[in-house]
Amino acid sequence: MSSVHVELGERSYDVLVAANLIPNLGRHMAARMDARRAAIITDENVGRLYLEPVRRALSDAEIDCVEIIVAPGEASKSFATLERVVRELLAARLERSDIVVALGGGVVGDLAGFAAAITRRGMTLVQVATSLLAQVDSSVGGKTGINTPEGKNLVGAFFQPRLVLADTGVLDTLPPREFRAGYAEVAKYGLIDDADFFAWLEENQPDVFSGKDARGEAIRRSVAAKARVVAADEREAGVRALLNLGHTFGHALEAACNYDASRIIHGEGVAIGMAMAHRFSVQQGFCAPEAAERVERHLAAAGLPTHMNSIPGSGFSTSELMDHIAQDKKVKAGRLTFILSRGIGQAFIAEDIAPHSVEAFLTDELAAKPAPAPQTGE
Ligand SMILES: NC(=O)c1ccc[n+]([C@@H]2O[C@H](COP(=O)([O-])OP(=O)(O)OC[C@H]3O[C@@H](n4cnc5c(N)ncnc54)[C@H](O)[C@@H]3O)[C@@H](O)[C@H]2O)c1
Ligand SMILES: O=C(O)C(=O)C[C@@H](O)[C@H](O)[C@H](O)COP(=O)(O)O
Ligand SMILES: [Zn+2]
Repeated sequence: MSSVHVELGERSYDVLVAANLIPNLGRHMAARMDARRAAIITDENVGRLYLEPVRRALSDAEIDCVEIIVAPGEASKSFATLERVVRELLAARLERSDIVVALGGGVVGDLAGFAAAITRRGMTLVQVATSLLAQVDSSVGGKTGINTPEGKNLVGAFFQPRLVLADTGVLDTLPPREFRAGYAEVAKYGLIDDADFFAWLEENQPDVFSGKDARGEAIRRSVAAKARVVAADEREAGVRALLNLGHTFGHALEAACNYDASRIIHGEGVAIGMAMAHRFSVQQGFCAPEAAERVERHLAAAGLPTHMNSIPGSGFSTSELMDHIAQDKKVKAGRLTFILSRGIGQAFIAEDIAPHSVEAFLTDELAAKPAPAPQTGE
């Protein structure tokens, strides 16, 4: 088992990464916190597969538990589902020191994490990440929240978990499309500041997908990268914004698609957004075209989309995308901030990007001939 430490002073915690960790969940919890009662929050898909083993693991450690099950998908990151979850935590008389176990992908992690942050002004949170995306990104770092019609993750809190478990064995049941989407966030770490990792991914991507040792290594390196950035800048006052590479465009596309999973899911938005951020960097004179082409080639080889025109039913307008971009949380004094790139592994924070240059770029991209549809296998 490997363990990555997230160093945040009194809010420090470990991220455990290995196959077959779930049977020992209760023991790992009991070793780190006063664990008497817990609420397992999960979605219907993950619950069907892993609720029973998690329940057994908690019972082995003499932790009583209740369960709260939500519908799978982005729509559960809503005020309505949040209210339901919080009310169920209260109805079950869970106390502030009791534990919320977020069992699932990023949707469950963000929703349950936010419920834990606000219920009784902060319960204890354990993330049991079951999607690739959750294992390499969303379960680590304490961003929690929900979406609103105005945009993605616009209501939330920074609230760190006390323990994160990434049981890599559960990825065997993850649908391929979800695995590909999670891979976009893995590639992101290479593109931000680790050209060697990106080159390693170019070499090893087939093995990461087929579940060989390279998969575990990709997950560990990703978690270590995220832990380093979060430890340096917990509340995104500076360098943490780099983790948003691809997200300004990606979130706008998710919102413009009304979070409809038949059109786009988060990791696909990030893939398109990262490819766009590199093309925009070329247009702005920061980046060589060869680097942007290399990014597109790698994402496409992983079966990910790289152009918004390949989103089913695309037909976006520049103005609707600009409206969503204006809601981005990196906007400061009304000015747009983008994460751009000078080359592979050389992302940087570009403040005060002129809106007209973004508009012109979006208009060009929308006029481009539709890209081939991405791989859509379930
Ligand atoms: N908080 C953060 O730092 C952070 C980081 C990245 C993304 N996010 C958020 O995470 C969300 C996306 O997360 P996601 O990609 O995990 O999506 P998700 O939570 O919707 O999970 C993807 C799908 O896979 C299913 N699933 C999950 N694990 C499974 C398993 N082991 N076996 C079978 N099915 C499984 C789920 O039921 C769901 O249908 C977005 O809302 C995004 O905004 C947050
Ligand atoms: O942890 C971070 O910081 C990230 O930006 C990670 C992103 O992958 C993630 O999608 C995050 O939820 C986006 O944050 P937001 O602040 O742009 O909503
Ligand atoms: Zn993301």
